[in-house]
Amino acid sequence: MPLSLVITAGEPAGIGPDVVLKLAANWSQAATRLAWSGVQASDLALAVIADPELMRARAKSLGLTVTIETLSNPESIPVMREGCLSVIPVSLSEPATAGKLNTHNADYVLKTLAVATDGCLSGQWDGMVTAPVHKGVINESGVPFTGHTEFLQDRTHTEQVVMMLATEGLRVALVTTHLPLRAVADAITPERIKRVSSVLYQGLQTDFGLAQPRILVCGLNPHAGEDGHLGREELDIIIPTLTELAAEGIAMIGPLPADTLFAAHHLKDADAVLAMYHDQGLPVLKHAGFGRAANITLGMPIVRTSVDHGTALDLAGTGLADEGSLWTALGYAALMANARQQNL
Ligand SMILES: NC(=O)C1=CN([C@@H]2O[C@H](COP(=O)(O)OP(=O)(O)OC[C@H]3O[C@@H](n4cnc5c(N)ncnc54)[C@H](O)[C@@H]3O)[C@@H](O)[C@H]2O)C=CC1
Ligand SMILES: NCC(=O)COP(=O)(O)O
Repeated sequence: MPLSLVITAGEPAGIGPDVVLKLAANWSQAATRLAWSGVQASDLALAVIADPELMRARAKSLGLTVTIETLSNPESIPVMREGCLSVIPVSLSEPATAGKLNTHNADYVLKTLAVATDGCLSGQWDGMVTAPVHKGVINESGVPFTGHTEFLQDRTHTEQVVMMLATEGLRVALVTTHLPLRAVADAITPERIKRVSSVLYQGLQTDFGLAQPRILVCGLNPHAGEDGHLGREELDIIIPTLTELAAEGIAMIGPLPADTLFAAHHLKDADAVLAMYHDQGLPVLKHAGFGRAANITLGMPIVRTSVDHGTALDLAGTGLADEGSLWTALGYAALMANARQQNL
């Protein structure tokens, strides 16, 4: 049985439709691009959840020859073929213009996510890959939205999910995700560190086959607090929590000063880094692998991966958007879905 994966095309004014179309147009590269995942390209059934007319119009403006086939039965997604894209249809509220956000299409974006999530939860599909959404325009439409990660946590009724980005040689997971910096310190609680660490540890075991993952933990403050002289979170919260976790069999290394933790000699034997907040960990990851990285949500009953980039409104419809990260996200989704099937 092929693995069946769905891609949500994301914000219709952004580069999501573009990178999905480029992936379909360049599917002849799939064997090479996906070899590292251990899944054969010929074993992948793939469909995009999007408005078929949007995909046709964007293919035309990009000059790509991709046949858009609307699926009448989304239960059975065909194996992917070059130049052909199966679409599970969701209608836009209003026609989309590349580069121009429209609050009226926010409900369309959310519907594509809901269809993908529910289809994976019901076992119809083996995993979902998300193209970027624009958080601002969804909020402006009147729907509070901080990101896919939080949306998926709610929709799958999961107590704790973990955002982890991965590229070749580096995985970075986050204790806090889309929070204003001012709120971060208050969110670094023993309970949150414990929940996130357990999900990360188990996710690396079950989805990535690492029996005893070696995880490096960043401090929150400069120099990991400098013995309490530059902040007390390390002494009062992080160290006691890591000690408790170690007693429960989740041994992690840290807290280490984040500025030197990412030096090569620390990273060479590490399976993952746990950063305390978004802009502590992700700039390093994106510096190392932007365009070849993926965003993975750990801890859910379903497989979900995503691209490492945003909506890049400046590039939508121009043909300049690179689809490299979508290949990586697809590879990770295939790898994880395959691992879960093997573990059944
Ligand atoms: N997975 C998701 O849904 C994500 C969504 N976003 C959202 O995207 C919106 C825009 O975010 P920004 O911070 O501007 O980040 P961005 O990733 O959209 O753009 C940053 C820079 O990278 C370039 N870029 C991005 N993707 C590219 C690609 N595939 N090929 C070539 N160049 C590329 C852009 O042109 C821009 O110069 C925000 O609303 C943000 O929340 C951001 C990251 C991930
Ligand atoms: N920086 C990661 C990002 O913004 C994507 O988050 P999410 O939408 O996958 O939760």
